[in-house]
Amino acid sequence: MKILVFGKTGQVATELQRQAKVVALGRDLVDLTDPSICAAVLDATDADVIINAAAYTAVDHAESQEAVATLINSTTPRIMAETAAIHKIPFLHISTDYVFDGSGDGQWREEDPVNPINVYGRTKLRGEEGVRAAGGVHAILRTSWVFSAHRNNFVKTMLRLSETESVLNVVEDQIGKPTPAADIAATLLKMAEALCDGHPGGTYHYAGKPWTSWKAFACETFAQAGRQVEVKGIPSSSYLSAARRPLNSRLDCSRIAADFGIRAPDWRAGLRDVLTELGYAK
Ligand SMILES: NC(=O)C1=CN([C@@H]2O[C@H](COP(=O)(O)OP(=O)(O)OC[C@H]3O[C@@H](n4cnc5c(N)ncnc54)[C@H](OP(=O)(O)O)[C@@H]3O)[C@@H](O)[C@H]2O)C=CC1
Ligand SMILES: Cc1cn([C@H]2C[C@H](O)[C@@H](COP(=O)(O)OP(=O)(O)O[C@H]3O[C@@H](C)C(=O)[C@@H](O)[C@H]3O)O2)c(=O)[nH]c1=O
Ligand SMILES: [Mg+2]
Repeated sequence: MKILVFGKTGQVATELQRQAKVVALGRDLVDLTDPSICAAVLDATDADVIINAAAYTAVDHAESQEAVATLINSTTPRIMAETAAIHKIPFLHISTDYVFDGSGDGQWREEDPVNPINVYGRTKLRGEEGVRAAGGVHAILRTSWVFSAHRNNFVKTMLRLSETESVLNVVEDQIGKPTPAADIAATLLKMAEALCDGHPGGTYHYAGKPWTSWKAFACETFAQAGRQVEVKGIPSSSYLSAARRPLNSRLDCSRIAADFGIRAPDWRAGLRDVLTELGYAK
């Protein structure tokens, strides 16, 4: 199975390259703000399956950069999916818990009503819609709170802040499911194989267990890393940021278990691996 990946340096793209022989296209070769380049690449490829692991992921910056976030997260994935459909190549795309508004106290199922509350979430939702409308064989994997030893993520931010601060204020009223990038990559590779073997695809939720809050995620990070930091829980209203974030973004992951036999990973085990890789092993 020849796999072509858009994205090279990102968290998920890095893990895909570690786990499989893939051709990964970085920004130097393919700038996602130019959808026509992506179409040209797909016109020329001999790949059996395409995975789009690149996106505009800076949630706060997106609020003031809607045009570029729209190109990268909405327009380009649609063009990729349309071109893949023309060539009958299965297309896998990654989306986010931030397509939901975070209301209520249930876990979000794939068919639940979407209602993003920030620009990033809106651009990712448009991307999903474009991929579905393209009409080809595709899978959309919605995940959440991704972390790894690479790039920017909450775990690395907490560790960095703990170098200089002894007390950290972290929001306690937003709950969700941290997900190791390595597990997302493994899941995408399984799904890619299934799609190549005739699975019809669709939209699936995949995130770690158990659900937690950002505050408790920070506490577990420091406990595992052996760092002495006081973490104070604060309400979202006390944390000033450009973008609003959903309060309850827990994804229900039963569909992917039923259809693919893929179980939610325990993110605390993934965290141990990431901390080991970062040199924090206890
Ligand atoms: N991070 C998270 O918490 C979550 C992420 N997701 C989704 O998962 C997917 C993977 O995310 P993740 O691995 O965390 O992403 P990262 O933020 O780690 O990496 C983003 C990737 O996109 C690339 N990229 C951004 N802009 C461009 C551009 N104009 N041209 C070419 N490449 C570009 C980056 O390249 P470069 O290094 O050159 O900037 C980088 O490789 C995305 O679809 C994201 O929306 C879903 C839920 C949670
Ligand atoms: C740094 C910091 C953050 N926070 C809060 C802000 C926010 O509510 C939460 C997490 O911060 P982040 O900046 O990592 O959050 P954010 O970038 O919004 O993370 C999201 O990224 C996108 C790409 C997704 O798709 C989502 O699933 C989710 O992972 O922690 C604190 O309360 N204290 C702090 O010191
Ligand atoms: Mg972020």
